[in-house]
Amino acid sequence: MNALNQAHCEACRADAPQVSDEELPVLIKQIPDWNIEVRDGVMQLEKVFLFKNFKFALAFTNAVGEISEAEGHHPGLLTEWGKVTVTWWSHSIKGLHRNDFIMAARTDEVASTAEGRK
Ligand SMILES: C[C@H](O)[C@H](O)[C@H]1CNC2=NC(N)=NC(=O)C2=N1
Repeated sequence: MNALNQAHCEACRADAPQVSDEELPVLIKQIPDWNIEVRDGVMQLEKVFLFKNFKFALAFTNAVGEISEAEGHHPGLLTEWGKVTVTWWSHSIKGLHRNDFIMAARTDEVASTAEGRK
């Protein structure tokens, strides 16, 4: 199976299974700096990226937006001065799908070449 950061999302079907209890630890190990949050019963992946100012934070936000549009799978993005909080979950299944781990890994790829990281 492809490494997460080389993989692509599958269509978000409402009847798709959430990541199982057995898969979760295997997948989270592949995106080590991401946190698991649960909000209103919905499990999510979240990570904060720091930048030197708002301009760099906004550029990173837009770069993540580009890969999201390309994959048809979209994050929560909170863009602040010097900081972007990225949150991935699958709205259609109100939880985590392998797509979310793929996109977290792809987000790290975008961050690895983003300008103005702190
Ligand atoms: C119609 C459209 O493709 C769907 O609503 C997509 C859009 N992007 C999405 N993004 C996320 N994170 N979860 C979804 O269920 C989802 N569904």
